[in-house]
Amino acid sequence: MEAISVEGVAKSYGNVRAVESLSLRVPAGQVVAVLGPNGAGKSTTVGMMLGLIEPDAGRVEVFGKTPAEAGAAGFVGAMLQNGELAPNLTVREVVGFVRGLYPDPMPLDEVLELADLTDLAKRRTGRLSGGQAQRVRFAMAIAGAPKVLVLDEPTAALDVESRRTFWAGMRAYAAHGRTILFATHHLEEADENADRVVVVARGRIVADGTPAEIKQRAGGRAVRFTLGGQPAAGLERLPAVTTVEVDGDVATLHTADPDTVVAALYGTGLTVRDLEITTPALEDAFLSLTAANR
Ligand SMILES: Nc1ncnc2c1ncn2[C@@H]1O[C@H](COP(=O)(O)OP(=O)(O)OP(=O)(O)O)[C@@H](O)[C@H]1O
Repeated sequence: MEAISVEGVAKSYGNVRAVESLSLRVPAGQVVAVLGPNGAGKSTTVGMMLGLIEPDAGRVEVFGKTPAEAGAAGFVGAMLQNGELAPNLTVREVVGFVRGLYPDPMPLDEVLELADLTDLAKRRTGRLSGGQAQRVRFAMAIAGAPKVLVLDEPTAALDVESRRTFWAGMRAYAAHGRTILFATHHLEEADENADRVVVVARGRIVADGTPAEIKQRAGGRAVRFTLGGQPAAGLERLPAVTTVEVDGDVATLHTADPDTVVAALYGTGLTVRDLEITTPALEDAFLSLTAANR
């Protein structure tokens, strides 16, 4: 069963085309990162999935229902970029209140535990740090035990330690077969926490695959070694080599097929020292994917 189905949605603000004919199907149980630079259209897409923004064209379904129906049925939990917390209520009261709105919520203590709020349960929300408040927003999003969780840049403004805690809670929630879609421009977060990465640029999907596939699609690999004074001439003619860079005494051969390159390299009679095969970081992959669609 498809958890989220987005078919050809588009949204413009005046003459700004925020989202252009975007389609995406998310099977139940998948954790999807929607990755893109600022202004790519991530928040607008998330808003349409939640029924908060009406698309100009196309349609969105969540477990076969409109976003509004799915929300009313308690299927969807959301964590948006902003969201006021009632400052005079305690963490337990706020999360308990939201929990009470859902037909079949999670036990309150379990919610607080997953969001790492057990020790802060009696604290008024007005007295929380930014990171702690963000954890309360996460608790509110999961309190109703929704089948689908939609998070818009959930770790914006969190420090490294708070991020780690947050993602541990998210993964624990996902482990029960729930569907999660989160928007981010943190590449490493997409890599570490998602089964699938959908790269969005200028309102369109420019790549869609596992983190490993995205990396591979964007630039292949590099075979690097130390020349030790030997000439680099002719390396560009080896099989499977696309380009060669020589920096000082280090040669870098770019390729989609490092095994063939390494075998050919040993056939040249060169002395190959400090051999290294590298995969581009997700960051490089992401930059080259979004730049290619400019
Ligand atoms: N309410 C609005 N009115 C006018 N333009 C808007 C509005 N909301 C978004 N936009 C524009 O639509 C485009 C997409 O914005 P959106 O917020 O969806 O991108 P995003 O990928 O979420 O960006 P960020 O990572 O900065 O949050 C941007 O050019 C933005 O300026």
